Amino acid sequence: MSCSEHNLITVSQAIAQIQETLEHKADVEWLSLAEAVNKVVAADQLSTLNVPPAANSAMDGYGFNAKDLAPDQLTQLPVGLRVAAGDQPGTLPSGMAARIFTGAFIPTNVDLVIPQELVKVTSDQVEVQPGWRIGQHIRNAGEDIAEGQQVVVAGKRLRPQELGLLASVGIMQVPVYKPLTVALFTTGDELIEPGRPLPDGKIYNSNRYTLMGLLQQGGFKIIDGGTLPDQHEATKQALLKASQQADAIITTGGVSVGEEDYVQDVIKENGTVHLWKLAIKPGKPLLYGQLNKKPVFGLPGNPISSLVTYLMVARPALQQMQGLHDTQPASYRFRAGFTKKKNLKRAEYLRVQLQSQLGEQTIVPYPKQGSGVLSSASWASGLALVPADTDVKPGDWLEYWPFSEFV
Ligand SMILES: Nc1nc2c(c(=O)[nH]1)N[C@H]1C(S)=C(S)[C@@H](COP(=O)(O)OP(=O)(O)OC[C@H]3O[C@@H](n4cnc5c(N)ncnc54)[C@H](O)[C@@H]3O)O[C@H]1N2
Ligand code: MOO
Repeated sequence: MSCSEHNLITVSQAIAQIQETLEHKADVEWLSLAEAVNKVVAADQLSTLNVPPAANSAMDGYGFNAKDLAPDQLTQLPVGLRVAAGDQPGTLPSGMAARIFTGAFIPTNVDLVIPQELVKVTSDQVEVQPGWRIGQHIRNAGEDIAEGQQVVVAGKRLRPQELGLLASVGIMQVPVYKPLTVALFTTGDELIEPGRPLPDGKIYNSNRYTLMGLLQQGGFKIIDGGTLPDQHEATKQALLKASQQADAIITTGGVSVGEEDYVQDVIKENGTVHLWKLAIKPGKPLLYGQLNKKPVFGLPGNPISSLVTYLMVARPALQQMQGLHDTQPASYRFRAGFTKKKNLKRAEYLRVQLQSQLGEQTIVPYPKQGSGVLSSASWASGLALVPADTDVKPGDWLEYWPFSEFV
C-alpha cells in the first residue's frame, strides 16, 4: 500500500469500503415501549387504525348543525346534548346545540364547533353570532395517521416522540436490534491506569475512557479488554479471542510504522487488512480489517486521532451493524472566524467552538490543534472540516459537526 499523501483515501471512500465488508447485523429482540428509547427498530411499523379514530372537537364549546344557524344574524338555540371526551357522541336533535369539550367525538349532525368564549350562554339558550364556517374546530378522523400508514420505518432510532407515536396507534411491543457487543483494547507499554502513581516514562491511559464513553453513548455493550502489552503473541491471542466473543473490535495505538506496532501484523497474519491510512488529520494511520469476519478498527493512538477516527469512521460502521438506516451525523455550515494558511494534502478536522462575532455565529478553532492535545476536544463544541488543499479565510463556509450530533 502506498504511503504517499496523494494516494490516501478520503473518509467517505473509507466508509464506503468498510460498509461493503459488513455482513453481520445485530440480533433482534422484542421490547415494550417503556424499554425501547434509543433502540433501533428492526421492522416497519404500520398503523391498523385512524388517529384520531373519529372526528373530535378541538375546543371546549358548543357544536351545531349549520342548517340550524342563520348565516347573517344572531341565532339562539337550546342545548340538547352534552358530550365530554370519552363519551359516546350520540346524535344532535335538529334545532339544538351540543355542549362539547376538547377531544370529545363529534355527534352525528354536528358540523361545526364554536369555542365557548365566542357564544353567549343564558339560562337555557346559546346565542351565536354570524361569522362561523362549516368544519371549524373539528379535527378529522385520520388527520394525524391514516389506517395502513407507516408510522416508523425500519432502521430508525426510537426517540421519545416515536414511542408516543407507536403508542398512539396501539402498538405496545416493538422489534429492536439488541446492543452490538464491541471489544475495546488500548495498546502500549507506556500506559498506566488513572488512580495509580505515574512511574517515569509512563502516561495515563486516556483513550480507554474516551472510547468507553463513546461506546456507551452509542448504546453498545462493551467487552473491556484493558491494555495490551507491546507483544506480538499477547496481541494475537487477545484479538483472536475477542473476534469470537464480540461483534466488532476497537483498538487504539500500534497502527503507525513503529517497531512496537503489532495490531496490523496480527490482523494481516490472521485475517484481512482492508485499508490503512486515510487522507485526514488527525487520524492518518487508521487501520481497518477483519478477524474471523468481525470488523476491527485500529484507531491511531494519539488521543485526538482516536476520537476523530472513531466518530468519523468507526461509528458509522457500528451504527450500520446496529441496524441504523441513517448512519451519518448531521452537519451544519457556518462561516469561519479565522485564517488558516497551511495548505494540507489531507482534510483536517479542527476542534472548534461557535462564537458570536458581529451578531453571527462563526467557527473558531482551539489554538493548539496537535493530535495529542486532548484539552482541545474538551474546550470544543464540535469538529469543523478544512478540506484538503484548502486555505481558510474569515467568512469562508465550513462544515461543522456539533459533538451533540454524535450522541
Ligand atoms: N515515522 C512515523 N511515525 C509516526 C507516523 C508516521 O506516519 N511515521 N504517524 C504518526 C501519527 S499521524 C500518529 S496518529 C501516530 C499513531 O501511532 P500509533 O497508532 O501507532 O499509536 P502509538 O504509537 O501507540 O501512540 C501514539 C501516541 O498516542 C499515545 N497514546 C497511545 N495510546 C494511548 C492511550 N490509550 N491513552 C493516551 N495516550 C495514548 C502514545 O503514548 C503516543 O504518544 O503515530 C505517529 N508516528
Ligand atoms: O494522523 Mo496523526 O492522527 O495526525 O497525529
